Amino acid sequence: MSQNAPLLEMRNVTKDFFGNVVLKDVSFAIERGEILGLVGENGAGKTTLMKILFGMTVIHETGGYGGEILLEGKPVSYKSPLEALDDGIGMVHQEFSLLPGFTATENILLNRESTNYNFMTELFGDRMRLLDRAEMKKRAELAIEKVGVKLDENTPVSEMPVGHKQFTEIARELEKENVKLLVLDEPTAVLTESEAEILLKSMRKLSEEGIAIIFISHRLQEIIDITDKTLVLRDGRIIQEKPTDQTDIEEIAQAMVGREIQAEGDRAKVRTFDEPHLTVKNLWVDMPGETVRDISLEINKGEIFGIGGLAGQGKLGIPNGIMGLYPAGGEVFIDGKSIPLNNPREALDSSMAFVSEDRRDVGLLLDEPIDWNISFTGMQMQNRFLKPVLGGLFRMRDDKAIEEIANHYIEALEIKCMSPRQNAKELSGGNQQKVCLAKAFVVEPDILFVSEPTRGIDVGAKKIVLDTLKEYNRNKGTTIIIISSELEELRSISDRIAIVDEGRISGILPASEPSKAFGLLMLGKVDSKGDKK
Ligand SMILES: Nc1ncnc2c1ncn2[C@@H]1O[C@H](COP(=O)(O)OP(=O)(O)OP(=O)(O)O)[C@@H](O)[C@H]1O
Repeated sequence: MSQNAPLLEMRNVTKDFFGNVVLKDVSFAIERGEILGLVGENGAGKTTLMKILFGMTVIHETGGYGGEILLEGKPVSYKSPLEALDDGIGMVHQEFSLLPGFTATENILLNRESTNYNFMTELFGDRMRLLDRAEMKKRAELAIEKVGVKLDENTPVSEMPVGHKQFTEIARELEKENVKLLVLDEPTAVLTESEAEILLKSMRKLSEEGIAIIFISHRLQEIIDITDKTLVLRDGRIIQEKPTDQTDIEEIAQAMVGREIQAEGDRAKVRTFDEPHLTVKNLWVDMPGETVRDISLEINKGEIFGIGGLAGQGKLGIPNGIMGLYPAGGEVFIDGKSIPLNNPREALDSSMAFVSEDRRDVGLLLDEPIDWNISFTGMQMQNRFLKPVLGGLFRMRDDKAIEEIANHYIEALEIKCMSPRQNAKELSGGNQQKVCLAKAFVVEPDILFVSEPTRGIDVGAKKIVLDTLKEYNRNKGTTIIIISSELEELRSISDRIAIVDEGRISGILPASEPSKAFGLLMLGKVDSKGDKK
């Protein structure tokens, strides 16, 4: 170990997946206590670079990598993430790796539980040691405190809102002894702005304690606010490496996509509507971590209706309940006609579609190709992409039509892939999200629910997605209900926005109202008429 050497150095790292080169000659270093912002478009290679650092199986199974990694001046090449952990490198992945039935404490201390000595140990060895619950509780509390968040360590992960799962993952990494470097892959993508602020604060504290952090985020303001150095990857190459105080959002965004990006947030003109389309009365939904208690709403034909609120307050439960994915009660009407709840098929038959926030479990057939993912619901629900054979006696899959529709959306949404036949699981996170949107667009629903549509999507693609939704609404008259943690995103596209607080609507305002008015509603400080509670 050399004291003068950087904490971590990656030299000339190169990686290809079966001939498709995704990283070329990537070199950078990070010092103790430094926060490095790693940014790039969806599919630029950020996650792959981190997987190489960690020695993840997928890297070894796909032919390994080129280049060199040095930790404190010593060459390392981890065969598995466990070896990286032993060397004090922790990682919080984009997709959660918590055990749902276990509490926060159990997840944080998994495989590192405190045990008590007892006489059975003497006879039968270490396997007879008992868990020291009190000590475990103390350690978990301490780790949660380090993250700087209020979290009940006894709550099972399955009952937590998504933001709390994220905090639990981070606490788990911090509990490990000798953490020197923490890799956070889009940790704030699932958090609201105020929750993200808590996380950023604790990152600052960790860096002051000497822990280095590699921070991957598509929220460029966060990169500016928190990092010491910014590294921009484009198509697997480093395009820009600068101290963060010598760059700005525009320069980073341009370096990422290689062209000028228009400023975000050119607010849509707020329109008014008077034709009720979707009516929700006294809806309750039993979704873990997202309790919806009593929601009543009237959404108009052709409107873009935003739903916001802090994590766990119920905003995500609304579409999940209406679409029949979780037990629900109350009443839902489309054009005055009652729609049965707890029945996903009926929901789809009523011309509603849903792009879930949970793209891996609900949104995609991961082992199937892109074209099949995009066309499958249309084929199953609407007999599309089928052609008659034997004079109409049978219908067969129309592969040409499937390829055409897939190519159309690959182009329109700029889905980065090798071909429409590539499996969904091989796409980067943001590109998987775009496939989910394409899949919903194909069925041309009357009412489209989109939940966190730009989660994990880069700045350029974010604009494409929001513009596509807006255009779709304008051209087809589709009523769109968008649920998002990002208030500015809601304000840039919606006509009206409802804020959910403790499972109820705390107010509905035109999107043109100032952010502060929505902020107060989120905190439950005012009612819908603007009066203080
Ligand atoms: N197992 C795999 N097999 C084939 N190609 C892969 C595999 N994993 C990743 N890729 C490809 O490598 C490229 C880089 O993906 P990566 O996930 O590193 O991007 P990213 O920068 O992290 O994107 P995002 O911001 O969307 O998460 C993508 O083109 C992706 O399709």
